[in-house]
Amino acid sequence: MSGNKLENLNVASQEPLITPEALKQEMPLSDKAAETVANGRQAIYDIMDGKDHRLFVVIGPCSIHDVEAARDYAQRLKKLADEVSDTLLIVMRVYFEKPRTTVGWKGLINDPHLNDTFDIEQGLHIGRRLLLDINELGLPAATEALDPISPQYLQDTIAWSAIGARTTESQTHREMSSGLSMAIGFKNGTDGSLDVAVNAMKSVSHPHSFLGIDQQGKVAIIRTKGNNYGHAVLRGGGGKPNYDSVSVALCEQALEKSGLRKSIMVDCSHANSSKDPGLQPLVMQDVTHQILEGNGSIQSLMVESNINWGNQSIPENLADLKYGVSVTDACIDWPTTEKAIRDMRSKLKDVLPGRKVG
Ligand SMILES: O=C[C@H](O)[C@H](O)COP(=O)(O)O
Ligand SMILES: C=C(OP(=O)(O)O)C(=O)O
Repeated sequence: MSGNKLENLNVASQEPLITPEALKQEMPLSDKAAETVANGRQAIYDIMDGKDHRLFVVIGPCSIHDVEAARDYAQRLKKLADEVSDTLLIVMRVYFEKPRTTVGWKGLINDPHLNDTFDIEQGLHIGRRLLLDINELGLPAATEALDPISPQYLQDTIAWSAIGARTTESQTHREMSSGLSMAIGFKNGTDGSLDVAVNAMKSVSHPHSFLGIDQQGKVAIIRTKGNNYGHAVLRGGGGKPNYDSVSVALCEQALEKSGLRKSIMVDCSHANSSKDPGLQPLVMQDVTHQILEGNGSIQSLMVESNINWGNQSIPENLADLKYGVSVTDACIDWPTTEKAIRDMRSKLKDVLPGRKVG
């Protein structure tokens, strides 16, 4: 039996894609955008190293499906970011890759037309254009690194990355993170287990060698140096939240026991709010209170916010999509976002400069 009868039996087709180098030549980073990325990354490093007293807040839509609405959101967020910048470093959630529990729309890169045509080439172009525009505004961007190849196309535009609850335990994602050029947050598992995030942080601080692609799209051995800016993200799980002071203290103990950086992000959404957006501001208030009471390990937050409240299913007729409403997890709306961020800033602005972290 010849070899070609034994492989690719479940593969329908394969199409070559633009190389990372060619995409970047078509859409280079401007000086202004590059400065936003570099400054955003450095500010996050400084916060994690205790050299910058602020908290960083990764905030924005659960996923981007409409780039015009995302630009509208980014402009609003930039104004708010400037207003609160003495206390909070605002980084926009620009999530293009969605990990699904089973199946569902997997994000703008995978299916930019939201109609199962999976025009990934177009998705990469649309995604990179939006990231360039957001950075041009002077607003740093955050994303989830889900696909192990896409960072070669987009990584130069990103100031902070997440590894999601469904992939924190994956060796592929740990290897990739060890070579990424920014701080990386590792979510606890969907069952609430913290061990997977702690083990991920241990793993990524080491060098790894693995299969990947280079800028010319050739298969390559990627040899990394290790990433010392991994941190834990508490997102709740197993039906329970874990943003409360006892869960945070248990996380601190686990990090300390493993000799890891005591830097925690609280994800106010997902299982910390039972996916009820109305609970996110309450989590923000609770975290603020913990910091006022002397917590020194919570250095960042994640919030799922959009122009309008809630979420919607992707309709058959895309003209029926409601403007500025998430097509994945439900989000808080813009007025609620402004209020929650301003409240947090006003409560913390005189406290953070004298805060002891670590
Ligand atoms: O953040 C988004 C979702 O929680 C994640 O992608 C899982 O979504 P699903 O359970 O609807 O597939
Ligand atoms: C998918 C996400 O979160 P989690 O991995 O915590 O479910 C997300 O932040 O979009």
